[in-house]
Amino acid sequence: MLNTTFANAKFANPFMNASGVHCMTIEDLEELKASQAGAYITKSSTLEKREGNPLPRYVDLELGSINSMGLPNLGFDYYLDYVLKNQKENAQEGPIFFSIAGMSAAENIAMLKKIQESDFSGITELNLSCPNVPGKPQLAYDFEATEKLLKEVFTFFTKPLGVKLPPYFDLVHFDIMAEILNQFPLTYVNSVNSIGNGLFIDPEAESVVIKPKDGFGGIGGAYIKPTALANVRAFYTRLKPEIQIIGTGGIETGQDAFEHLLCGATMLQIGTALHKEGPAIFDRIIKELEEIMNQKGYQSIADFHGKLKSL
Ligand SMILES: O=C(O)c1[nH]c(=O)[nH]c(=O)c1I
Repeated sequence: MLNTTFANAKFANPFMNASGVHCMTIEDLEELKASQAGAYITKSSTLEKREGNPLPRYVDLELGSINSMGLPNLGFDYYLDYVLKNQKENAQEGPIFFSIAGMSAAENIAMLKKIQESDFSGITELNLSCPNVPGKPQLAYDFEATEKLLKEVFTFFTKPLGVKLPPYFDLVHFDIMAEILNQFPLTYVNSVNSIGNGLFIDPEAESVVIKPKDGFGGIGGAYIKPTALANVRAFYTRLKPEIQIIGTGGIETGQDAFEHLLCGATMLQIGTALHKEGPAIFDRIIKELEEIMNQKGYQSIADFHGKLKSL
């Protein structure tokens, strides 16, 4: 009922983790593999291992989350070794997603060259939207730099590649980004990353709640669903059909998932709610989405995918 075709591969369902949540270590990744998730993705890696920002750097909130992790990860080779071992041992499983987030265009190119030359046959997610490395602006908010990087990437990279984008808030920005992205043989666009540099305050302590960046951090969860849905819909209606959409942002229930699918998402990534509930969330959300589809008389996701009505 939830069978999903994405990047010319078959998945039992559209659900997966959002990069950064429950995917830092092999233990985390193995738990996701053992869960009901249809797919899973690694923590965005840099070439070298990184400690990330000082703690506390992640807080769950009533309506979502705030984080300024600072790109902590165990280094590119750790994740490449894992995905290569995994794809050898579990050939029958669907492809795994490998996320990278270089600290510079050169570092992104270096990692993508290693992936291109490796035996990795899964899907690569180029994260252009990490908001939490002090002094490093989000690449995807620089349209020229984004176009320049993608032009260089596609002079050598031939494996399935998607880009993880930050939220945009201006229709002209959707137009500009879509025009850039439509030039390239991208497999997908993943919208959205956290809304960068929000601020959550504890009025009792009269203080911020995370240590890095004077308390400024990426906002996720229910807070960002309207923005996430808008970005999914904006790119779905602007991108060439060969570029699929992954919907990320505010997915906590089957209804949230249904809304993202209606807007045009094909795969669905869960971050904040997965952090709060753990991998068991996939069992619950699959049942909730199936229940909604039964109530509406839909046999498959194709029956309503992208069919959001205007008034
Ligand atoms: O701070 C992080 O590690 C982080 N945090 C986010 O909210 N999104 C990202 O892409 C990343 I790379």
